[in-house]
Amino acid sequence: MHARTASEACLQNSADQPELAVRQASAILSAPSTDLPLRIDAQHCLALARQTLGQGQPAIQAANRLLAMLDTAGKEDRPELHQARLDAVTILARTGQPALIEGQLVDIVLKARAQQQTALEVDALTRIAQLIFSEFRDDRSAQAYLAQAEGMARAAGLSLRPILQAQLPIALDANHADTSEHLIKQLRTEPVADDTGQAMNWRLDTAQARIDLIMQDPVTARPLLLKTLAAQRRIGDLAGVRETLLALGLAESFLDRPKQAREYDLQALQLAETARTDTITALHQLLDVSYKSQQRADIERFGSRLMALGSHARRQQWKQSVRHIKSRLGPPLWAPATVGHRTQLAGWLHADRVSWLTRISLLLSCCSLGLIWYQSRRFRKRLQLSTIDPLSQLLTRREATSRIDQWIDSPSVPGSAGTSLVLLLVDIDHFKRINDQYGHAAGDSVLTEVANRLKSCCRRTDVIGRWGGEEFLIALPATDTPSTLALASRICETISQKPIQTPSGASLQVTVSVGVSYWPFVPDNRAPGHWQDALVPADAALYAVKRSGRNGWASIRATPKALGGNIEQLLRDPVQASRQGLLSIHSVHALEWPVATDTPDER
Ligand SMILES: Nc1nc2c(ncn2[C@@H]2O[C@H](COP(=O)(O)OP(=O)(O)OP(=O)(O)O)[C@@H](O)[C@H]2O)c(=O)[nH]1
Repeated sequence: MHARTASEACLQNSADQPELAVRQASAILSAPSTDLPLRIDAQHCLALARQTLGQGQPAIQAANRLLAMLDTAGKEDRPELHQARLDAVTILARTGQPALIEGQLVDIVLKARAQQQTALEVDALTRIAQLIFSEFRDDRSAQAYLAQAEGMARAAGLSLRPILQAQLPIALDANHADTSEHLIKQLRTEPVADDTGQAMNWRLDTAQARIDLIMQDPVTARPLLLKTLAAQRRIGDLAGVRETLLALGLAESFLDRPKQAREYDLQALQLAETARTDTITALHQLLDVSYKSQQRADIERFGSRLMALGSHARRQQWKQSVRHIKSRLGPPLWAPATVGHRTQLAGWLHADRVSWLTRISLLLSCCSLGLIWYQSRRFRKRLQLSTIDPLSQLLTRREATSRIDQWIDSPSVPGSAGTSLVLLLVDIDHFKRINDQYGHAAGDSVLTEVANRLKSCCRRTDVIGRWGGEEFLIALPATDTPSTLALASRICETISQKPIQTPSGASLQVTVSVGVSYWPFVPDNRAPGHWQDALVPADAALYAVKRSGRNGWASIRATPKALGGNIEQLLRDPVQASRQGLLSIHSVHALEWPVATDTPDER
């Protein structure tokens, strides 16, 4: 076969017949007289095929070699070379190197933009979004870039398939059943190449079953998932197998079969590790079942790995990179629209057909818009005073309450709590002593810094309010237990790890205690009561941490067994209730609960 034809065939085979593609690529690469462009194509094919085969390390090596070859190729401007660079960088960025996305992928977007290669720009934006989500879980930025890519793809008449495919895991992860359903429907109608159609249909079946799980219906989901898993194993779709194993793990966990859940999750983790991609989800699920089955060794094993992945340093590194990406690409969503409109407007203004009258009325409209903007800014400032606490710059108690009420009332608002909520009460330890020893100004600066550090631990969608003097409330929309506990422990760590400097130069070691509770307090309770009822157990948990040495967290939730029981009664003797399997309590401390006659004032 002619060398060029061979390399083209090899690239085509990399998705559906990866083993054959590896053999073809190796043959081309080992032929002594092959020229550089053909070697690049073959190396490109090799990297993609190894990735499809889930061979993480060899795929990374191939991608590195490909990048080196592309650098040697220099300024050659063939579209295939851009595509090859894009694939190489995507494979490498999966190894958790935000700098690669920030540098190389953003460069490709900017270059594509300058050369008006819309397809390439859309492709690169989609991959940036996918990586930001899978490696850093910043769903907001990811969604914004996907929306931008979607707008461009629609305008240029390009296929929406890759963008919809990237949107689906984000919607599923956020438990948005309607959006996921809509995406699956769209994806089923989008045209697809015959050879990848089969794998795609099975993946959509897995997504469909995930929706059943969101709707708390593991009984329907399980058989569908088992059928899908068998099919995916048959056709060798390893990424699909990984997704389905994770969904099966969830289903088994919902069915209260932690052993089977652990088995599926472990298999998924193994595949994720070999492919060097997205181990976070598998670890989350494993930690969750470990908590359920109270396997201490597992909790430590998976918890510490998850902590390392979500460590403060790693989060900061990603946050900084996403900030750089945004500053180089312009804010997502609006960037292309603004640029497009600006050029259109400039052209329109220069056109001779625009009369002076039109220009003057345009000017007047701009002036009135400016006036409206100025007035609304003043109004916003006044409104801010009643919604933002001036010292901590967090929401006031009233505003935090009203935002959470809104979440509950309008579950369709993106990022809203809908039907479940996590509440964290955070209280500064021995704050009175700080005031007494260093003065109120020092106390105030501690409050401000603690508030800043709390903000750095949370997402923008979370509600953080100053609940009382030195007490803060954090509310998270529908969040699973492992992530919640990881957040509680991150908060304690972030506050205590660095002393706080006061204006007078004192350096204070400050700690906090955190009480965590959930609403509905009893899972699946169809009459969950008011969300503020869940503050009572959160306060009890906080109180227990204070009694047990402070600087730590405790979380408390009723189990489904407690449905219909008297919660107040349970909270009077949490130790007994937990022994009876009616309360589920997690903590870093060996908790000391008050005896029933104690009053909270002893704190
Ligand atoms: N500087 C300053 N102090 C405040 C503010 N609001 C409340 N406080 C003080 O916060 C202190 C709270 O003390 P306590 O409730 O006894 O609790 P604590 O000393 O933190 O002890 P534990 O919570 O048991 O660890 C009181 O001395 C209040 O005067 C504020 O805005 N600024």
